[in-house]
Amino acid sequence: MAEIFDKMKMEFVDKDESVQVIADNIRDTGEVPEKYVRSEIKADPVIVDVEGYNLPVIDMSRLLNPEFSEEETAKLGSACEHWGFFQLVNHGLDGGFLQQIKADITEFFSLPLEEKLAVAIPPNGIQGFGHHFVFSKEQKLDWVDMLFLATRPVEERSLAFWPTKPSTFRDTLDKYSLELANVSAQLFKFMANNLRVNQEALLGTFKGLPQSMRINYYPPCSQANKVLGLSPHTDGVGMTFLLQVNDVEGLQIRKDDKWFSVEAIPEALVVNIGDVLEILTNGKYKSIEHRAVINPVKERITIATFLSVNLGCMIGPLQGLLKEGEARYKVLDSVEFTKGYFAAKLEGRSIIKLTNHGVPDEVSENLMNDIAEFFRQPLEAKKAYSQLPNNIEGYGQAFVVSDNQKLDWCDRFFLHVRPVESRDLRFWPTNPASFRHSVDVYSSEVAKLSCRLLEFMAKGMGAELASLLGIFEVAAHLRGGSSSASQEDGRRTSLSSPAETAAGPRHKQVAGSRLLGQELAPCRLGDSHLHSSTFGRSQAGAELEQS
Ligand SMILES: O=C(O)CCC(=O)C(=O)O
Ligand SMILES: [Fe+2]
Repeated sequence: MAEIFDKMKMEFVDKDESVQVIADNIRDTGEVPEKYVRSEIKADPVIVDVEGYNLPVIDMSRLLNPEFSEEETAKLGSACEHWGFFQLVNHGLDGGFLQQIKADITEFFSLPLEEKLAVAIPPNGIQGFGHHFVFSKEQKLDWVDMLFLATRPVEERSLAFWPTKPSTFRDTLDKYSLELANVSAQLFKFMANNLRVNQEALLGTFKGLPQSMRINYYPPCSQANKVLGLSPHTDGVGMTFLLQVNDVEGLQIRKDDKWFSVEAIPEALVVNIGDVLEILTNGKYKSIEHRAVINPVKERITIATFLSVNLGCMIGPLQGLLKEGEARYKVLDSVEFTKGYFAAKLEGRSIIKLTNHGVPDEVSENLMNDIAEFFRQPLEAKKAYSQLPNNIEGYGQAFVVSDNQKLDWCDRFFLHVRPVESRDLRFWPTNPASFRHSVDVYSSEVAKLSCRLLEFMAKGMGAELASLLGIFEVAAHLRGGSSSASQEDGRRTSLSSPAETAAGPRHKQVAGSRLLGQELAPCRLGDSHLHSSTFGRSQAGAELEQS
């Protein structure tokens, strides 16, 4: 494991800055430095203790007991498929020993900063104590101090980064590392049984059980709702074991587009599937996005133990699992894979924030104003555009298919906007008077933008532009062709190249102007695509014609 890090030269900025020290300094004022303030967290809904949202609990003693093993293995498989996370209990780690490791780690973080800096991350290094994953002064930072160590194979440890204070630290960590290697080897066997693949095939990728640990210290913050302990990310490894050192909760996982808080069960290990296992299982097991939030008054400490791939191994879907469908992931060399993961640092998954995208502010603002005005009208006026039976378009509660269903706290308005021929004007409000025009203009701007983005994506993936456009039938959409395929239909296709999203990541800020600065021919659009616009030629249409 250490070897792989040596191959990755990485320079972190401000790596000696300690969040713990900042937290102490701002205790009275509560003024969080701007680079730690995260505006995005407010917008994210969180589920806490809602019925039906219980992280599965897997009992290792039942897995090992022939009488219950089959049943518990099925439960394990289901947890890996549907949650990507589970709580592991009766894992065999002795309660007294867990107390010891928790005490040692807590003691290390309570040392004065100078003493912790004895094991600081060196220039160009990745192991040690400090601020990890900081690549630029402009970057938003996580509210956490970390100690990162390669722990297995044993002969590759860099002991220089292993604290000697408290004096028991090294021995305790060594023992913990061995215990978890054993637990992971056992779990792999049960996973292989569940997947019906050869155990050797699965274990081969993790030969020698390469392992590293990230010990996270999250200081309390009175402005806890403004900071994030750990940005949304997936783990670029096989599997992760999280031990919550104190009973302060903070781990959240993304489920059904909401953040779900994970309970801190004393002595349980929270296990999650990493990107590598998702790829090996061809997507059957899920690597789920997660993040850590901060407690306003209490510190939180966790040890994440990562089980990584064996160096020199290729990462791709296991042959035994390809019978049912095609490979959904590319095969990658493990060094390239890990490099890609670290280089992309801890960022959210699959979401790209596009700035400088070229959609004029005025166009978005007009649309938002018109929509707000529409919703402000009395119910009777809005009902003139209500959904009709068996029709998804119009105003109303969307996606209600049964009387017993839990409902979203939201009224919706759904319209087919492209191809232009698919528009059903019965559902297009005439009040406010500019509504239809605003939707039309915005829709053509977004169509133009999607077309350009697909070009860049095709280039990035080395895919044929025509085949990519074909999947989304972009040409038809933009020309106003007769296809009824909607963009939603094409959303999940194998061309999304999950291997790349898994290895790399996630939630990047991309400036549209940067993309456009590359040498790519502008999107070729049909001549007459907006001539047939229901509302006559829009301004955007005129612009498109010139391109
Ligand atoms: O500390 C936590 O709750 C999460 C840690 C984690 O996700 C990680 O270290 O990768
Ligand atoms: Fe993680």
